[in-house]
This record gives sequence, C-alpha cells and structure tokens, in this order.
Amino acid sequence: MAEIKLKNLTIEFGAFKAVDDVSLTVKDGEFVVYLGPSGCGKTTTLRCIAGLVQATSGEVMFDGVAVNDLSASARNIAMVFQFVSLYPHLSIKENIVFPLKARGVARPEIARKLEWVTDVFKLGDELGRYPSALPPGARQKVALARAVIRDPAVLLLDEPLSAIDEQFREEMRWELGHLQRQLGVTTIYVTHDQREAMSLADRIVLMNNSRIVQVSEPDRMFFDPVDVFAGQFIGSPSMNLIDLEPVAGGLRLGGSDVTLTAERDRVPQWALSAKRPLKLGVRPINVHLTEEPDVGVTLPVDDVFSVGRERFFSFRIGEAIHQGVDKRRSRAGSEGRVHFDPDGLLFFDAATGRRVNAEDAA
Ligand SMILES: Nc1ncnc2c1ncn2[C@@H]1O[C@H](COP(=O)(O)OP(=O)(O)OP(=O)(O)O)[C@@H](O)[C@H]1O
Repeated sequence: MAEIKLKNLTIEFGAFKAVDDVSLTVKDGEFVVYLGPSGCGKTTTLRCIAGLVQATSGEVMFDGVAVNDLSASARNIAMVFQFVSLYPHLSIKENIVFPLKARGVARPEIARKLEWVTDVFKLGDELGRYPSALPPGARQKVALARAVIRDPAVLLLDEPLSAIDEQFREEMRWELGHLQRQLGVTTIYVTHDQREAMSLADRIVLMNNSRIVQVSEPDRMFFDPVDVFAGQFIGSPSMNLIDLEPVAGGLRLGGSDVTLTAERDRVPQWALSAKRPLKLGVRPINVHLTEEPDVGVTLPVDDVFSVGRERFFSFRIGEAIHQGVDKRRSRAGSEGRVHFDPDGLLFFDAATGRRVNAEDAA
C-alpha cells in the first residue's frame, strides 16, 4: 500500500502541455477517480504514475519518496487497461499466476495466492478454461486478478470497464468497488463516465484542459461545483445555466421579462447586490412545476420527456431551453409556474465562470 503524491507535475509532448502543473495527494488505500472529457490529460497522468511516461517537471512520490527515476517495473504498481491482453495460449489459471512465476515465486506461495484471488474474484469455475471461451466481463476480472495477485502497492485502472457490455458493466462496477475496499489497495481509476466516477470514488479528480478543476467527494462535486465547467460536466440532464440582469427589485432572467425576487424566490441578498454580472446555475432536480400562485414564475413549457423512470420538462427563457423535473405529469405546449428550489440556486461569475458565494460576492 502507498500514498501517492504528485507535486507540480507537468508533462509536455513537444510544445503541447498534456498535464499542466498538477498537484494531488492520494491517501493510502484511497479510491480516486480521474474524470474529464477526452484529451484532458487523465491517461497521461496515469501513465506517468506508472512510469510509462516521463514527467517534464515536478515529482511523483510514493510514500514520500520520489520515483521519477524508477522504471515501471521497479514501482510495484499494477495497471489494467480498457482492452485486456490475456495470453491466448495460456489457461486462465496460467494467466493469473504468470506475474508470480515470472518473478520466481515459490510454488506453495503461488498456490496460496491463487486460491486467494480465485476466491475474491469468484473465478473457481474458469481456471481450466482459455481466454477465448470467456465473455469480456470475465476476461476483465481475470486481468484484475492477475494485476492484484502480486500485492501491488498501487492499482492503476484506465477505463477498465468501457469495453464491457452495458448490462455487465454495472455489475462489474459494483464488484470492483467492493473488491477495492476488501483489498485496501491505493487505486487510481480513469474514466470519462461520470456515473462510474460518482459510484466508485472516495474522491473525484475532475480535469479539463490539462489541469485539475476540482477534487471532491462525489456528493460535494455534485452539490458544490467550483465553476460552470464542473457544474455542467457532472449531472444528467446537465445543470441549467441562465443569464441574469440586475433590475430594480430582483434579477431578471436574461432575454425574458421574468424577474426573480428576494421575497418570492428567496434570491439571497448578496446576489442581488453583487458588484459583478452573475449567471444562475440550477440543476433540473431543483426545478419544479407548481400550482401555487404565489410560488415560482410563469414560463412556457416546451416539452416533456422521460429519462429512465424520471420525467423531465423543458421550458424556455427567451431563446434558451432549460430543464426541470416533472412530478405532475404536465403537458407540453402550455404555460407553467416554474419554481426554482432556493437551496439549489448556484451563482457563477458571468465573465470567469467561477462560482460566487456570499463571501466573495463583494
Ligand atoms: N505520446 C504522445 N505524444 C503526443 N501527444 C500525446 C501523447 N500522448 C498523449 N498525447 C496528447 O495529450 C493529450 C492528453 O491525452 P490523454 O490520453 O492523457 O487524454 P485523456 O484525458 O486520457 O483522454 P482519453 O479519454 O481520450 O484517453 C491529448 O491531446 C493527446 O493527443
């Protein structure tokens, strides 16, 4: 087991900075998920921790010791990628024990370890079979078993579930989370799938444009985004972002004649008197249709639609379309009183996109 520390890590490919001044501490035994859009630098960071990519500047430390100059094989890490490469001519058992045999581990020790991972990964029935006979989910389990059998200090996983069918992915995700907790191995997991990140992580590291945007526990990432990017990347349907114009008595929703007020909509006083232009962020789960005449504002309801078991409605403010939760099974093409949950009102600096709170509004 190990604590991993990245100190001002920068990785350049020619003139391009794939990772730009990233600092992070992953605690011993922690499950950290790197999340972000394609190309933001997640895999490059992971490969650098593994020793497969050289840092341009900064340090990678395991338990307080810099490992920049250590080769991948000397780092005691195990890595599992999206596409598993098992040896096709070896049985599952031979595949799993391969890393131990390659290191000349004694037979009784190999037998003991094999029994342990077979039990943990429930692979007892598969040991005599060959990789081609196994479905992708089971092959990925074999790859994980092979990765952990030699007790790595760090487990690095790069989109390990994305090649697996949707129906098995959820099951594998659950099992993987359970296994990591059972093994207690420090784990860094890379994905661009927010559901995977939200369900697996102790903490999420959200990246964009080669930099870390936010490091938070999943709930906090959802309810307390640091900027517009974080707010909109997490959550589905995405957070609504609405322009605001300060007017006498409230904040007008941009491009409309509708004004949110302190009394009716509980817009906080600091937001009404903020010295800078703000945007309103509000998640669809915090937007409802109401029948009460004194609550909410009247806006045109555009459409209603279902995502899984949940029903949403879309509504228009000027030209822009936004979304809310429809608990009342309303009809499209009508007007509705739309209520923004006061606890769900998030304010962002219109120019920088940074979150603005009461303390920094002045
Ligand atoms: N060896 C390399 N040489 C040049 N550019 C590279 C190299 N490896 C990665 N890059 C570039 O660095 C950027 C970050 O890539 P990286 O694979 O880390 O992104 P990512 O966040 O993991 O995205 P994805 O989910 O698509 O893999 C990309 O623009 C990629 O093209």
